[in-house]
Amino acid sequence: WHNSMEEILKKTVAPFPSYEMRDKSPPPPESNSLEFMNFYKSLEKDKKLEFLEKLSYDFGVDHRWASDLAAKLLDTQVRDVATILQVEDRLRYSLTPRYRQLLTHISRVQGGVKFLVDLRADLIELASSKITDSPHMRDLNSNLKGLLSEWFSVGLLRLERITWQSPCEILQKISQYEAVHPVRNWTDIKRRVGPYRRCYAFTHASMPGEPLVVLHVALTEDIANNIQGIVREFSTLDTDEDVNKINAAIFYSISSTQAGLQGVELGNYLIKRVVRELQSEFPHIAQFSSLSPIPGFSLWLQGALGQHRKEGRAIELLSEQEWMEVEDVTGAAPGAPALEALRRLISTSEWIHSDRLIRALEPALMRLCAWYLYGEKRRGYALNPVANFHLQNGATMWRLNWQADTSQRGIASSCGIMVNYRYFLEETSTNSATYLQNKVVKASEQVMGLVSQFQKNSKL
Ligand SMILES: CC(C)(COP(=O)(O)OP(=O)(O)O)[C@@H](O)C(=O)NCCC(N)=O
Repeated sequence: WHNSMEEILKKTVAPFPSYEMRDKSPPPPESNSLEFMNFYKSLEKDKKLEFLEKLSYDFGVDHRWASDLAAKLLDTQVRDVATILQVEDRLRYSLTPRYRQLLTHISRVQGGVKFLVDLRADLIELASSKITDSPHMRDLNSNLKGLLSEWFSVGLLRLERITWQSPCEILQKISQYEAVHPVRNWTDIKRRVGPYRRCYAFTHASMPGEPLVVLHVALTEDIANNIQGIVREFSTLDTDEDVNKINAAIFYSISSTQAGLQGVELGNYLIKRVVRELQSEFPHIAQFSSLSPIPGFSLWLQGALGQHRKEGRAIELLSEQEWMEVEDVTGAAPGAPALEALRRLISTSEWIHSDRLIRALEPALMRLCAWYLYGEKRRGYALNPVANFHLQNGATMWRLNWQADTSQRGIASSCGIMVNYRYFLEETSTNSATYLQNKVVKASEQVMGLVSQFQKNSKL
């Protein structure tokens, strides 16, 4: 088995042409690429790991060759510029991993690009499950990501609007891929593409019929503060759109469908492309915003409460007054820690059945959520992945909305709170650069107000 891997690799990974022959050697027969693809597809997961490690290690850069040329380049520092450029070009060529030629050959056969997207998905999965951390595998991944980023650049993508007239197989895929607000039945999907709604996807010629990333938009009078009004409302499906009732475009769900295209930023490009599309259809639309979930807030809150468990209550998180309300409503005896009672209420979502608790907890949960989104970081960037995504795109953390998602899932995952990331079109590129370079989060006065209330209480 071992040697059959070696054989396949030796046979299908074309030898690296010499520098002089680099543009003169014909590509290997397509059958080589097809044989490589079929062999790889036949492997089990653990064999794929072994195979990819071999490919990345034995068919990467010829380090000896590269270092000889690097030394030579140092010698030429005193030579004329033409010689220096010549040696630099040789060095550059020697730093191309041998398998890179294989990847470009595979991309040219039928189904080759899709094969490479799926192969990168395997690489990402292997890396994230810490099964391997070899530098050669990381090199293979970044080389492949580089190629995919070129092949899937915006100019080569096609924007498709999905409507009720789209082919069933596309509507079926859109429903299946919807990762944010699951589509339950035909009525759901019909509403998603009906009046006051738009659904767009990017497709690529190399993967026909495959939506790569899907964006769902609601056209509303003003910026939405509740998701049920968008995904559950029984808006009569056969009304025509009244343009005068459309002043805002709300992105309420976005999902990428190809794990192997992670890091290629398709979602960001799709949002920007759809904004342009909507501006040409509705020139007067001036408000573009997401209505986003806050996955992870409830868990984070449980952790924060847990840290103060021993004190029985945490006045950094809730004020005296708020704790007393909790004690009052839960009947927690003054001695017994109201904190435990609150933790249980949050983890069972019980609190949502008491209007008094909803009113009593709103200020506290809103300022805790503002801090979770704005203050909690991972390597300097927003801890919450959805916040990080929109902030990378240059959006502004614009408004927290209480009782925005009253579904079971919404209450359980983020205490029912949702957030609008607002796209101020003339600011997105500056905001994106400031966020990515200086890790500065652009937030509105409402959000900053809630954050400073939190900081006053907790002196964080
Ligand atoms: C939010 C999404 C679409 C961003 O994708 P994309 O713009 O391609 O970012 P990246 O994967 O290139 O970093 C993607 O991360 C996704 O599908 N997330 C799960 C569903 C969601 N919206 O959180």
